[in-house]
Amino acid sequence: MSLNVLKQKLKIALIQVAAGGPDKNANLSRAGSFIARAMKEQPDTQLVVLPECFNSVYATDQFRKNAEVVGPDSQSFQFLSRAAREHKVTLVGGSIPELEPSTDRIFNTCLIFDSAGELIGRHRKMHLFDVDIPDGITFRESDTLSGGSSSTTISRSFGSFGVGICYDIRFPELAMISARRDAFAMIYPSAFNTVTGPMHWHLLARSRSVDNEIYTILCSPARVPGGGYQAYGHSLVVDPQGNVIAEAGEGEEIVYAELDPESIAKMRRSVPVTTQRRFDVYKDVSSDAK
Ligand SMILES: NC(=O)CCC(=O)C(=O)O
Repeated sequence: MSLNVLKQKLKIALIQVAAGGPDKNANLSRAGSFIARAMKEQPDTQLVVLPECFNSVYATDQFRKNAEVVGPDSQSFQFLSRAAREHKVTLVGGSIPELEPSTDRIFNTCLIFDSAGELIGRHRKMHLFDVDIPDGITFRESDTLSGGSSSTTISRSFGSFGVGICYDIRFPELAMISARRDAFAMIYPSAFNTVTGPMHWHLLARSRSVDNEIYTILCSPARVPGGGYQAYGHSLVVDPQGNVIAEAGEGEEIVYAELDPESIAKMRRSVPVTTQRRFDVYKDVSSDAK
């Protein structure tokens, strides 16, 4: 695995916005104003990340109602493409409910745009959030969603990054696959909650970083007290050593960070697990990985 997976220092912004209400126009407009604010406060930002389900309510009985057929005619596609183009940034567009008309299935989908507003990637959440925690939370995305079936690694001039959505972070294989494709980071638009957030949010992010000696980036919606699903907040960036280098609170906030190639190189020089793997003993975890 290369030491030079990130080609330059990279400034990023995570948009922790309260944009999961029932009015899609209002959600898009609020997200747009936060992106504009981020670009004003940190004009040399090159990568912006939005949260999971940022354009509509995160609830199993709402996904179909809000689903869009992804393409240049869809409202959220147009919004994301325009924002990326206008601000000349790579935009990891959170996630939106997507309708696949040929199968009538709904996916939880992240669209990624380049700085010219062109769609350069689409990740469909692979692992659906189906949990039943006594006295905690019961949620079954699979009641209305289907899972995607491929991992996503996006290649840019500054380097490559992997994309997963929220619950995908619990499955380390996805991060490994992208890391073995020389990704410098895993980016997860997410919406943990007030039960599993305190349990595992930081632990999972730090684990994915340390496993692979990469950056891990989680972007959550802001918490809206009294609303339905209570998002955890705490959007954060973890460095390749496993340190949290930037973190939001629970409310609306923009998290800024600068990623440094030397941080990856230093970690890999010091603790070279990326070159010490024993594939002669354990076969690679996935034929999808390098
Ligand atoms: N939206 C989600 O996938 C939530 C995942 C979550 O909270 C978890 O604990 O995992």
